[in-house]
Amino acid sequence: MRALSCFGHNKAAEFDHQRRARTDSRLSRCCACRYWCCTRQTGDAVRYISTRGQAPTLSFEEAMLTGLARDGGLYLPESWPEMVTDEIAALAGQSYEEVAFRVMRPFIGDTFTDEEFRAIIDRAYASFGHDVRCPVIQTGPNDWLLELHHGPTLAFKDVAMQLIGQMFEASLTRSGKRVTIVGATSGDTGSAAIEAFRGLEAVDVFILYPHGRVSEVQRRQMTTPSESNVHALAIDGDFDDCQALLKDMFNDLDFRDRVHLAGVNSINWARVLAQVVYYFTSAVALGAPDRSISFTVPTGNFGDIFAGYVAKRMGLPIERLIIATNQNDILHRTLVTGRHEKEGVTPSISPSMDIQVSSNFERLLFDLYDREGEAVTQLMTELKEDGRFTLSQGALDRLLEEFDSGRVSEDETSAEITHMAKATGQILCPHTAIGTKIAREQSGTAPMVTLATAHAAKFPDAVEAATGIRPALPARMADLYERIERVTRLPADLAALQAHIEQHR
Ligand SMILES: Cc1ncc(COP(=O)(O)O)c(C=O)c1O
Ligand SMILES: N[C@@H](CCOP(=O)(O)O)C(=O)O
Repeated sequence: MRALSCFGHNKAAEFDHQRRARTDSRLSRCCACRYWCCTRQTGDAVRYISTRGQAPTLSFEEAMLTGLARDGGLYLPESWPEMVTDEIAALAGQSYEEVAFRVMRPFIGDTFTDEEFRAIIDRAYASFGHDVRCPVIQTGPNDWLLELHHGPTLAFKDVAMQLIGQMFEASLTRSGKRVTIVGATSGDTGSAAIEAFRGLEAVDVFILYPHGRVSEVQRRQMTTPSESNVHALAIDGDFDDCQALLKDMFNDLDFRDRVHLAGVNSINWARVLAQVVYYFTSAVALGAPDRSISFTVPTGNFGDIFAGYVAKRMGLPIERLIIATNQNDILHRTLVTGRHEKEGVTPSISPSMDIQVSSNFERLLFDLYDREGEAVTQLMTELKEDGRFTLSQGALDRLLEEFDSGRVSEDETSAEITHMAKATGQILCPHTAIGTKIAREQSGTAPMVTLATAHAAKFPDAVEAATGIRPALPARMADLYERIERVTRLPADLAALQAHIEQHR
């Protein structure tokens, strides 16, 4: 790793780095561009700052255990560690675990020794059902699928959640602390969190999911674990309601401190960090850093694609990052119009992406607005109060430099599952199919990798309707439909939810 470069590297003609340099002693001229930027040196521990600029700066361990910042913002590194070309080239041929260690090490500071961190990574991925953990499969002359569903709950969330489970356990065992994890899910985060934390002594885990709006497999994955520290809560509302309740709980500082609240949604920086790794493994497998790679990412809460943006900031040659949405298309509309405007959430056959308030978009806004917490606070207040905000022309230009986007309707999703089954023999989940359709429509010269975010067997009804094939669950889950379900139904009401959590933790 070399001295860190600025977050606006080569991009930020509108940025006022010189003004910042007068007030921040860590800023001086960047070694690689003409702007003023952070010049923290190799070996310094990365510190974490809030997107709203008013919360304390934290270490990696503190940020991981804290979840949402106390000013309502999201934590992210004060600057992006950079990997030089030789370091990226040296990842070729390494195991997933080794790449994970090298990519994530600069972010974790002294939270774990190298030995501890390696052991944590090894334990996290031992449960994966594929030797290379996240394999890349060719589906066309220039088209690839990055399979992220070989973890225990068959969705990409396992990649980060298995690691976080191990990191929480190591940290809590060391400190002797106990935490209450509360998570909001549109289906996959919840099952992955429950799988990662079930039976852990130092943790109670409460998962809020929208009643009637997740697939039956997703629901059963959350409601059938019998461990007493697992609490599945069916909320009368949509995913946005669940996520808003979660953020309200974090913003109630008395409650938060009383129950030792922790979060494992992509609110938690560690979640995003763990997802950066597979951009490196897949890009290097396809020839990076000697050539650039493009990625299409089925997107809901903007965590997975933000991880791609981080990989790019770290130096991975990514040509294009394409946001793929279903009919709940707030992100696609934002790129087209410059207006970020909520509409109601419409249930779809890709339920995990039925989201209109994309939490991690706030992390991107922070960079788009020159890391000014005040500007982000203003936009997020507008979103909460008026349901919309409009990007400045400069922010929109930068957004369009970094991302492309597309939207896929319900009928098109179904037709794409059918098409991919016939053309390639791949039976895709609806979320992945949204990605492959947009990838095909927007492909350019660079190899195009679509993130395969879940296994088709999690969404058997949609897949059977499109292909006539009902994808089977793996043998270890074959009795899922016979297991006893345990769930509490609650209104989307903060007081009722807090009372329930206080009583059952
Ligand atoms: C299967 C699947 N695909 C895609 C997504 C979108 O990922 P993100 O929320 O990180 O944008 C999710 C969850 O959000 C998911 O569960
Ligand atoms: N699609 C997600 C929604 C929550 O996203 P997260 O990345 O913030 O945990 C889900 O499946 O729950």
